[in-house]
Amino acid sequence: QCAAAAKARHFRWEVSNMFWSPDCEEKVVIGINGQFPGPTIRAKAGDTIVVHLKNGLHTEGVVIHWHGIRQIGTPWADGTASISQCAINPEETFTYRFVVDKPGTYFYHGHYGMQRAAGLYGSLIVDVADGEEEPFKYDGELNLLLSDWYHESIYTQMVGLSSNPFRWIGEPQSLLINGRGQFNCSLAAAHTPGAKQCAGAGNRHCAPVILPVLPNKTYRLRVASTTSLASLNLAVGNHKLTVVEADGNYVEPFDVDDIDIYSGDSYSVLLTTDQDTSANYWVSVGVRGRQPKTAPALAVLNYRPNRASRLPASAPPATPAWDDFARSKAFTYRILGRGTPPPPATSDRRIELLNTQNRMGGVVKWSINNMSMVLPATPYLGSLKMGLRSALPSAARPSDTFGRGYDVTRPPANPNTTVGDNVYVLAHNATVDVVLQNANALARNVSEVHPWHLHGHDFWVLGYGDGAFRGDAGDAAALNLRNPPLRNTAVIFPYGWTAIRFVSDNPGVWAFHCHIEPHLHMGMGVIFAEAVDRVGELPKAAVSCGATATALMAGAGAGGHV
Ligand SMILES: O=C1O[C@H]([C@@H](O)CO)C(O)=C1O
Repeated sequence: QCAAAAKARHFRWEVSNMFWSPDCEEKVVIGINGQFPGPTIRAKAGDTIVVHLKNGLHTEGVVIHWHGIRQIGTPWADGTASISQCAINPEETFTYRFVVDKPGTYFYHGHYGMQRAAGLYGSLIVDVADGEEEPFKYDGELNLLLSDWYHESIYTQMVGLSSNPFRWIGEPQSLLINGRGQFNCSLAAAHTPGAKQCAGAGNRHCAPVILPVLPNKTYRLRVASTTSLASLNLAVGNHKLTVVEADGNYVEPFDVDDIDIYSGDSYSVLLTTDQDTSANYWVSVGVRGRQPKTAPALAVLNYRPNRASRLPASAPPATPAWDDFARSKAFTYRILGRGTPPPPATSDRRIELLNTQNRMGGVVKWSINNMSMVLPATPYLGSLKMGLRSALPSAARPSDTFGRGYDVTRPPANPNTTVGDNVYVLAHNATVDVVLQNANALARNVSEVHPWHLHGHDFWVLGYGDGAFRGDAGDAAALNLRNPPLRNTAVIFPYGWTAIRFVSDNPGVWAFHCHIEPHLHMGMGVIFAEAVDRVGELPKAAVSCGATATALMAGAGAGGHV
């Protein structure tokens, strides 16, 4: 009966550059159908989403990744340029067709160059199938898609990242809630020394986000972060939050005053409007994990029938200290699975990935086991499926481990790196553990937060620890196999490690990378090539570039694994 109710939802989208003022300063953003952020997709679990995506950018390619959707059986629809498909050329249309199999809070975003940071993103919300129920109750819903915003174009940013001397992009100029922020003024100037009050009303792009609620109801806040760089913290003045969902999976509910949210994460939190009904309240989103040089983003929780323009009298909730990592860890460690299947008790393979900041020809890179990822002209899914080995950037397979003696507390002794394809070949239906090991960056006493996102899978987060992972004798024995959360993004804390487990049951070629946009651009990722011989016939449009195009013209089929 549920299967019968599932339906196909069709969308016609055109991506284009447009003038926009996300934080009141006019810049160019990448929008969809004239909107920024792009349109929200709303569907029911089991539905098929069909997006006919036309590239209306004048001179560059585009793709869209459906973040958190596993693409079971449709790896060519994952929307990763150079990995799962050829970028869509200007004026061309590519059709994404995939099933949203699991209810939850998701989003979509560009995955070509740094187009996500240029504003190519939107929400994707999947409701439970007809006849199913969520394991918690609520009266209404509010959706918050969080991002950060830079005044320099992504082209300037990318040139800086690949220049010698290196020019870092710095911290964002503003934080955006549903694509809206305020630069150089504050909605809460009375509580912000030196700030001038923003003109609040009107229909400007940067008008404040108003979240209308009725007293004494429970709301589900869906919160997702697609920031380029910033780790965030969200709080609602006077209100407690109950965390119930993370990355499209239910979690054991717990109450907090605020939540941390890293790029690539999504959460649902329940909020009950049980406060003084004569007031409105601030929703405040501030920076964590890096020096906060960006003012918090504010929105107004508007208790109806109060006027939306009545700004809360009190100060916005303060963001916790950016470097209070003990507090960040305490929040993250509380997230545990609820009703999700437990992981297999043992694993078949452990891949230990050390991330270091390195140098190559004077340019700063991020490397994994001393290899910095580069993306080839021919997307991996096509070249691996069609057996075109010469199209791979490197013949060398990366290592499953790094030297146990590596000192994670110091800058790398030898910071030189090489570029490689970082392709890990995974057997079908293997249980794979990955230990992400953080370390010191190039500068002394610096180790940064990195949220890692896996395509094609959810994974269990088995544990976190400080310092170097101690392997079978120590840390491996103490992992949580009982109720770990299922997620698609997991943070590694400075100088720490994070262990995840997944089953390679989804043939395809999947990116696994730091979700910080400039870090990915600097090579911070790997590729999992999973049982590629079991992938079905590739749509021609996904492989009509590079060596796969040449092979197709010579008469090869897109389905044959050589
Ligand atoms: O990748 C990065 O480079 C800079 C800094 O480490 C070097 O300038 C920074 O803050 C990053 O996150």
